[in-house]
Amino acid sequence: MDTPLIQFCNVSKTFDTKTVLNNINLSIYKGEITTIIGKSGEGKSVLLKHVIGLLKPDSGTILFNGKAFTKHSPTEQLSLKKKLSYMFQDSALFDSMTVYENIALPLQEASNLSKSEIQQRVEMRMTQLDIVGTEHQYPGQLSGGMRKRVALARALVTEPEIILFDEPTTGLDPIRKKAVHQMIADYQRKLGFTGIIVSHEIPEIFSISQRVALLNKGDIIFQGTPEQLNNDDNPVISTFIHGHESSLLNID
Ligand SMILES: Nc1ncnc2c1ncn2[C@@H]1O[C@H](COP(=O)(O)OP(=O)(O)OP(=O)(O)O)[C@@H](O)[C@H]1O
Repeated sequence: MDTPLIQFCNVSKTFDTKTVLNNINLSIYKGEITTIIGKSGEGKSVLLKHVIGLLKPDSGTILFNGKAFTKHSPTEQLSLKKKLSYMFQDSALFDSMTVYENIALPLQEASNLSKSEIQQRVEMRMTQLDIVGTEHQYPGQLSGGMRKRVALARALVTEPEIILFDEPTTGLDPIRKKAVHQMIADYQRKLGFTGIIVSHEIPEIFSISQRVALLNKGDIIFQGTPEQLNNDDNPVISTFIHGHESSLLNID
């Protein structure tokens, strides 16, 4: 197999006395969507934050194209940073900026596009995410689901090569959930970006994931395709997967 685009090698992270990541190894391959699943509070967001450098491991290394980030030349580091985009769980929009300004910001900061080209790109994303009409509103005036879609539009607007999504559909209604999954899958087919998605949407998220990793008690206890996950006979895995399915059935 190719060298992973991103690779966690024996990464550990402890907060006070709580070990969240315990010597984990995880490979993310170029052009694939890898979904991280696991119970609440297991450390999925902590794992994503290590990819973007918001958190540093206590021990272990995270490799990009086979090399630790700091071992890349300054030009390579800058280029890697430019390729990466992320959408936080709480959306992290700027409250003092309008929806339009929030979505346009990454393009204004990182591209040489003209004002009208930026407008065109922003409008396209707003249409795809069904938020046209909110341009002049502020995040505080929107529902949680709408804020989520604004954050998604902002994460996609630069057409990045690596995108991290922390629970992109939590809080959305079922129709919009499906639409967001569909949009991520369509966009990935079109541009072939590498995605890491943290999600509780089991089993729906599997239809747009090439690989799945299950984080359990500080360890990645499974990584492989959704089919391999379904066929795995580890009782911890099947209890987790089927527990999710039955809780979905209860909700419906
Ligand atoms: N900066 C931090 N300082 C101290 N503890 C932290 C910090 N960030 C995360 N934690 C702790 O690490 C653990 C894992 O948190 P994390 O948000 O990664 O879980 P998660 O798997 O993403 O959960 P959920 O599915 O509910 O979003 C939690 O106990 C959390 O309180």
